[in-house]
Amino acid sequence: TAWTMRLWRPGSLGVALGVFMTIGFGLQLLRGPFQKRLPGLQLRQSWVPSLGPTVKSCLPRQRLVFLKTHKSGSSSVLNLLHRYGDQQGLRFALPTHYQFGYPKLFQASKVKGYHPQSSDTKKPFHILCHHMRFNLKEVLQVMPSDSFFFSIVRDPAALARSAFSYYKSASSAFRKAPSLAAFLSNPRAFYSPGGRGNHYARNLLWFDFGLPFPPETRVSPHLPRDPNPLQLHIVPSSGAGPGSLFQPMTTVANSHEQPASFASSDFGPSSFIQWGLAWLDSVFDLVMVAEYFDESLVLLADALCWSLDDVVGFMHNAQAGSKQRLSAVNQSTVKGEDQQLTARARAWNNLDWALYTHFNRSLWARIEQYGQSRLQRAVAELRARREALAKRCLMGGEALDPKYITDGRLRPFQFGSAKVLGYVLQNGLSQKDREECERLATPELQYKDKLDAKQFPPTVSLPLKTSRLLPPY
Ligand SMILES: Nc1ncnc2c1ncn2[C@@H]1O[C@H](COP(=O)(O)OS(=O)(=O)O)[C@@H](OP(=O)(O)O)[C@H]1O
Repeated sequence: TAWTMRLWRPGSLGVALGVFMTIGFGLQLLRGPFQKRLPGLQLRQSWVPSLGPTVKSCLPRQRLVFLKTHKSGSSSVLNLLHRYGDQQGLRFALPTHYQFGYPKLFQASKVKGYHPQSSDTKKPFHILCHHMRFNLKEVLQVMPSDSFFFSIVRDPAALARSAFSYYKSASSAFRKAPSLAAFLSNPRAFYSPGGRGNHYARNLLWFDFGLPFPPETRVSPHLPRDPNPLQLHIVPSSGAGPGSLFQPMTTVANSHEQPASFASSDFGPSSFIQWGLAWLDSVFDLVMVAEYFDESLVLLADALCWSLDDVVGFMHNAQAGSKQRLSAVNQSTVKGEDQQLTARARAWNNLDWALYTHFNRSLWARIEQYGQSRLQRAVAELRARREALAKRCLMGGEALDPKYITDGRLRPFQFGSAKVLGYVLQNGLSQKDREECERLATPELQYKDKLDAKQFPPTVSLPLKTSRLLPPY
């Protein structure tokens, strides 16, 4: 079963290693990041859905590793982690600036206040969640091995649209291309592996998960003659009739078991990809899917033994105009051009497509286990709470153009070719509401600074003269 795949058995390790090494990655494997998660134990805690809302038989998990992948909805997850940790007084493993030496692999030494600790119980941090390129061996220097590991993925086509706009100037490949359509129609004309910032331009999820890349083989960036085998059917969460929300992913050509266009023809043994995915399965407890964000949040709350309120939040880091693009991608009547771009983006980002379909499938398997109608009820409840919060907290009830955001604490960092939306708080809030609403609306960089200041309060040494003037209490 899928659950037995989660066991990291020495036998399967041997087979996987054999395949891996024959295609030239033995050295990378031995170099470090591909350790198993629980040295000695070998068995990752299997996930068992809780019994129901009335039975509280678990303790909230508070040791968390969130791999914050790029352009995948991860800032919205970060906000809820920031809020939870802030309110519970948990310690974050923070970067000195805003990322852990990205795009280099994560190093424990980049964590502020890190001191080598041999025992798990002495590790001083609860939450590690800022941008990094995942590197398990080093993560385990900072976080206990029984931490809850999770991440989020997004359809590579939506991710490519988002990344192209955001990293237009940061990636040399994107910078040269006049449009995403032009880029994807002939990526080789713009892209060179290893070019400046080009990890943003191809298989960004695979890169962020810290997986090695196969040797450069010929990968057709062109659309397969029939784009349908690459067409992922994501059932939109509304308007498609009762029950449709819960249909697991399938493909038009019913080829979901083997997306043959990337695996076997381009890389030789599909075991390379399968090995990477099996390894991720053995490390990550949950991988959320941006297209099913609310369903993922419900599963997250359940897995962490958190309340629904702990995972309710607003969408962060949306670029202006992306909503329209997103709904177009999900409609079955998308224009031919969009459909072609979607298929090309998925073909170009072939490793991410494999990653995405894999974790989309796992998510639906978990939803099945959790119970579809139970999940549907929880998702409806979550959305109702979010709406109520938006009404109470937000001017206009939704994300706004940054030109309206004059409060520097709430204005999101502006980067890329589109505006990054943010929030303005309602006037006249009570102090308690204001504090809660501010936490929900605070962008990731400002929240990180706030947590940093809390964890590392500036040491004030008052000059003697001034202190004499202070009152005696
Ligand atoms: N809840 C939810 N569901 C679906 N999609 C969401 C969600 N929250 C954020 N987003 C979209 O994710 C994009 C931003 O991703 P990140 O926050 O990971 O970006 S970043 O790497 O931290 O800059 C950004 O995509 P684009 O707007 O297409 O650029 C957001 O709109």
